[in-house]
Amino acid sequence: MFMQLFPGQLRGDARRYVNKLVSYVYPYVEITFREFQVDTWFERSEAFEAIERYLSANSSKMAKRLKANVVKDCKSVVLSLAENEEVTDEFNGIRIWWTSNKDTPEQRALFSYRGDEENRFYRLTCRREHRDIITKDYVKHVLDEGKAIAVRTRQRKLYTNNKTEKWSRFKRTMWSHIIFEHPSTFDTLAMDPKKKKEILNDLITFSKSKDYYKKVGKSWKRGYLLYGPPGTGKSSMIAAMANLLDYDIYDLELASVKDNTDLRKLLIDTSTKSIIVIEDIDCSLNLTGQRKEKKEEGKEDKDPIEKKVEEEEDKKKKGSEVTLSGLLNFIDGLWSACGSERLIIFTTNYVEKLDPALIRRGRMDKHIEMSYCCYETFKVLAKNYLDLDSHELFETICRMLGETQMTPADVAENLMPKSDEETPEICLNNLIKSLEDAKEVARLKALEDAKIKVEEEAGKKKDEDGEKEQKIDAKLGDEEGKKASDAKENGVMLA
Ligand SMILES: Nc1ncnc2c1ncn2[C@@H]1O[C@H](COP(=O)(O)OP(=O)(O)OP(=O)(O)O)[C@@H](O)[C@H]1O
Ligand SMILES: [Mg+2]
Repeated sequence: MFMQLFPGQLRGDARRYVNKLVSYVYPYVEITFREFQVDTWFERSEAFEAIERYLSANSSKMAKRLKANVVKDCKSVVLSLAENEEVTDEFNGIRIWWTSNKDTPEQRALFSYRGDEENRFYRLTCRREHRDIITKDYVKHVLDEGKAIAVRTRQRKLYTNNKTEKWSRFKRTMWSHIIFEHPSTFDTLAMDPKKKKEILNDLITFSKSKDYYKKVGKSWKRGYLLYGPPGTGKSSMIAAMANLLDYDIYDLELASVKDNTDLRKLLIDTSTKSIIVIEDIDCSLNLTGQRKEKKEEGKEDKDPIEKKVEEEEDKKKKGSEVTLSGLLNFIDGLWSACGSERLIIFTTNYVEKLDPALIRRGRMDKHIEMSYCCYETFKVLAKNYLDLDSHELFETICRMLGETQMTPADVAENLMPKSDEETPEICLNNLIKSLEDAKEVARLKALEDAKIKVEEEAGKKKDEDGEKEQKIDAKLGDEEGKKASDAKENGVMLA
């Protein structure tokens, strides 16, 4: 009716006067808390989240229409108000009304930069005379309570980024998540106890150093580089770190990120108290590509097969245009300072392949080598898998581990009983047998390598000798030629 009565620009004026008139007689005050605010349109409003939790916990019993938000193992349901639902609350004898709603398309265009994306809000209504107490005390009470509930009911999540093309225009679906339930802890992680203690201390100190980071002017984040052969516990360590500090994990698949801008958006959309992981960073992208190209300029005589393989690889990686500089900025550029209490972890099997800029201190502050199983590592695995602190076979195993390289993953597999009949002793013997086999394989390989080397060297020597002989022949030929021509000249002279 309003629209029909006041067409065009008159509508704005009319609305203003009607609002004024209503405010004289309307005895209530309304406060709106939007999910996304105009000035922080990337970030979900913390107040909105806190209110959502507060209302779910306190007032959802009264509401008739609810939304089920999270269902964990089909056991527990977290409820929140459905759209247009109203509930009441009481504070120091004052009655407060809460409604839940979302912007209409018309309002969205006016109030949000987020275009078509839905912007929900909670609206608080109270009587005008209670305005002060509500804005000062009640709102604070709701926000504090909401945050406390979040801490109590927090379920850690494991996120992965969606392919950029699949980001919906209507919903924020940059990251998908599941509940994080990895059982790895620092107790079950097998590694040198001294090294483990050092990492533990580093992590705990980091998590308590909010003020220190502020004092030294650094954003509150820390980079870890985990490197070592496959199966040495890099992923297990990340899970143990998340379990220790109670952080979420964002497992970032770089190949699915279109370009540097999207990488930045993903970063902004991560929460605090989180670990951002890029696994196998050396395979994720051709991050050293730009520098290599420079070095190889003018090198035209490349093997054609090698060239083709490289082209194929490049084609595969073309899905993403993220560059090394984009990634460096992601780690410690200006944008990386938004949000805090974050660990950034890279894992790789080939640390030497990485660009030095990527892993310099300040970006990757701590470099942790995960290596083959040593005796200390074995002892932790024996305790975990067989509940053994000592055994007469330990000595043999200790000696053999010194002679052979075996990953903790392989040792663990050998220690695991495969049936009820397998006693700890049988498992230890299995391990000794595997170690013997591995030693024999390594010996044969070393022999083979040595043989190849000798053959190569012999071939090289043969080539060199051949070249030498050719040179001598050529020299002799030259000298004889010269002698002949000298003799000829002499003959001519004598004649
Ligand atoms: N140090 C370790 N402590 C305890 N368990 C380990 C350790 N290393 C490996 N394992 C066992 O081996 C399995 C593989 O380990 P994990 O996935 O952590 O290796 P990784 O280093 O991440 O390997 P990749 O480089 O292939 O990703 C795990 O399930 C774990 O049970
Ligand atoms: Mg791994």
